Amino acid sequence: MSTCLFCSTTRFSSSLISEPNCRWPTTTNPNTSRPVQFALRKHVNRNNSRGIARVFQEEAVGVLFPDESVSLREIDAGEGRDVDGRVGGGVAEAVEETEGALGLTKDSPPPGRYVRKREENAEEDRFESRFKLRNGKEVFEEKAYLVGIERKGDTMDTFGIEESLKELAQLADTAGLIVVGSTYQKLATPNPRTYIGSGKVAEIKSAVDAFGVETVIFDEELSAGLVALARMEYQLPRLTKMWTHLERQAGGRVKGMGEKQIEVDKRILRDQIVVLKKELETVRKHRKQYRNRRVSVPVPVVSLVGYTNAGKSTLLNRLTGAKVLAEDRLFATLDPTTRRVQMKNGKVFLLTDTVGFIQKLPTKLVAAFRATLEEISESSLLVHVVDISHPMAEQQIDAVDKVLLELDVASIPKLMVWNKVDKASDPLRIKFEAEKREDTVCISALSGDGLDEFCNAVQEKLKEYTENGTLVRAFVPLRIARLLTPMRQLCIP
Ligand SMILES: Nc1nc2c(ncn2[C@@H]2O[C@H](COP(=O)(O)OP(=O)(O)OP(=O)(O)O)[C@@H](O)[C@H]2O)c(=O)[nH]1
Ligand SMILES: [Mg+2]
Repeated sequence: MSTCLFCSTTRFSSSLISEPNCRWPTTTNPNTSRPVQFALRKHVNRNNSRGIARVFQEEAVGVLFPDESVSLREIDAGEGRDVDGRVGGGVAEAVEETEGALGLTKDSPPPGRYVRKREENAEEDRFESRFKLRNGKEVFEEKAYLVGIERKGDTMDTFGIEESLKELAQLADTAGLIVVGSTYQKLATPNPRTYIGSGKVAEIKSAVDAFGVETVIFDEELSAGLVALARMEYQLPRLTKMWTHLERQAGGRVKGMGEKQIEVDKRILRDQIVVLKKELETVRKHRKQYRNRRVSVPVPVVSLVGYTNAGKSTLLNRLTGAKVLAEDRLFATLDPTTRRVQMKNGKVFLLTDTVGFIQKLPTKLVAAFRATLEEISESSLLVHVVDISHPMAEQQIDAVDKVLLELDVASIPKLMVWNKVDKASDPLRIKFEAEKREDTVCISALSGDGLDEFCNAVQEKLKEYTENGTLVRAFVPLRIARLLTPMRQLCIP
């Protein structure tokens, strides 16, 4: 039996079907034998709403996914018409020739099936390969385009625009995005409607079209109104298009179905936000209960703070044998973790690893980090971990100090730790520099170099804390003398 592939859809005109992306022949020859009609399959991952949006976009340019498992039914040649009445039996000839060339017999399975199956599998593989693991979570890899903005005369921003964009690219990578390009603009005054100038908007639009960009990221905290406006302007026509087929399937009788679906989509988004907020609140409550329990056993708490990727988790792991995820990626840590550290002299303290800071930390994100921030504000000592090998180390220190200032934790003693000294171009000079400074220790969390000095410095600083606030005089009766050992462990003499 020869096979004819006939695209039948109520959604596309034949001009769409013959787009180069349509992967089957479209020449017509009505003299060939019976056509087979197949239904179109939406190639979607049901767990991924983005996937759905992507598919509908693709359909709009005529990328169709045949699926014989959905419907592969033989129909009469006369049936082979699309909605416009065109005969769609013509591709049989091309397929027949292929069969002849392959020497297939009447009973052989039609090669079209194999081709389609292979294409389907390849497409599925391509789609699946876009899911990447980030921080133990699977994220859908999207194409992103970055836009940097430098406000003329802005002296507050110590990071250069290119450095800032480089960091943004790392952040995008953490979020699972592939950066396909970037641009920047120096602005005297922002455009109230589009923020950047109209020429830049046009440039970004061309890049979006050329690279098939799915997400544009601004290296700025855009006002909520501006973002909402841009998103709605972008999504609304697409959302409407996405759902108009329902109206057509209903014979145009159900008016406004598209609009109803937009409402549904919005509600789903709102529900997702509510769920996320609840999860964050649970983390906060859990940490609070944990802190309350801790207060009843007053072990000093030392919090590791610092710029993202400075090596905080590596230090915690090194000192406590914990297995907190530490990797060369921004925001590897998202929840605070506390472990007990026993020093060589038997003294103990609790060490908390926190979420890293970053320049331009958006205020909304700060709210999401509340668990970390509350943890910091209730610490006995803050250890500021710095990646001293980083070319922007000084700017990163400033950025962290700025956040700490906002947190109003000036009264908590601080210890500065210059980490990754092994990676620095001149480690000896760095160590020499650190020695000259007060409250600064040089370490390599990776190799363990300087960790004894670090623990001694922590102990010294904790004395400061004890002297400042919680000096306790206690008379211990002989009958509970067994408590002296744990008390000595907890107290700084
Ligand atoms: N060479 C060298 N690399 C280090 C050192 N300490 C940490 N690193 C590396 O730096 C990268 C980041 O380390 P993390 O411990 O995840 O950094 P972090 O401060 O916890 O980062 P966030 O959780 O993202 O804030 C990892 O690849 C570590 O292996 C060090 O002393 N020397
Ligand atoms: Mg970390």
